[in-house]
Amino acid sequence: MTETYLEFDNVSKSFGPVEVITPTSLSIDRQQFVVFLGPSGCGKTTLMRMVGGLDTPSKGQVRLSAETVEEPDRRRGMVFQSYSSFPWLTVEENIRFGMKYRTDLTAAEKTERTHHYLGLVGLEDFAKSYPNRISGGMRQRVAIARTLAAGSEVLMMDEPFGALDALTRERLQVELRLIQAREQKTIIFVTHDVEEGVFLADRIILFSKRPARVVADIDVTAKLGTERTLETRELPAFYELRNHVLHLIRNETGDML
Ligand SMILES: Nc1ncnc2c1ncn2[C@@H]1O[C@H](COP(=O)(O)OP(=O)(O)OP(=O)(O)O)[C@@H](O)[C@H]1O
Repeated sequence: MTETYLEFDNVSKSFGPVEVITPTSLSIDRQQFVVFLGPSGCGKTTLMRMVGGLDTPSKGQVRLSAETVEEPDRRRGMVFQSYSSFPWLTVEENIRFGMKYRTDLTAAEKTERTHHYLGLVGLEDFAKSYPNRISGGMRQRVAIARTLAAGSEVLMMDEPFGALDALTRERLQVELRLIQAREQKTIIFVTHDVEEGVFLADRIILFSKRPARVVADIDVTAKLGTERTLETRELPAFYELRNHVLHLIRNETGDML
């Protein structure tokens, strides 16, 4: 039996009188790439923030490895759409900053990890550059590397590629799948982009409009396998899945994304 790694147990959320999430239960396996899709304002980010310990459920519990999530912790890291690098630090220093509070690592280990993650995201040649001197795609690579360097087991990504041009976005999607496989991370990724969701996901959770409830839980890996390349988008199975999800959105979510 596979262990339930990340669990939403009857989680609901209201902000004052506004119900944002109806009681929701979900189990997410370790190293699964899960995409949250749903209409704007339905509560996807709120659910993700609960995993980060940045929001608390009104009722129910979020558990990671059977422990209730109560506050932020370096095992759960967020990557946002807006570029969150520190402009006064170089690329290398930004990545190292992710380990600032890690007392379990020596300075030499931090240096080694910084180089490892610089290499992983392909930024060795830009180690000494400042964020305003590199492209948007590179800045998102820095954010990913910093979150990984911090030691996050779960990455929560809130439309991280939303501001990038189409080609950069496609390349980063391929890289993110490779990084996930190599680093064996669990990822929760919020997007409005159906093709991006299908391309990246092992599993898509589709939510209704607010108050959010799960309207579909789609096993993407069963149709596309785990390896995703630039050619994946040309597969008939990719089109079928994309159309299936678009159809569900039109008919089930009661809204446009
Ligand atoms: N701290 C808060 N106080 C009050 N209302 C909030 C708060 N945070 C979120 N909301 C409301 O909860 C609802 C869900 O927000 P959330 O950001 O989770 O949606 P979302 O599905 O991620 O939306 P989008 O896709 O547009 O980013 C929205 O109507 C939002 O205004």
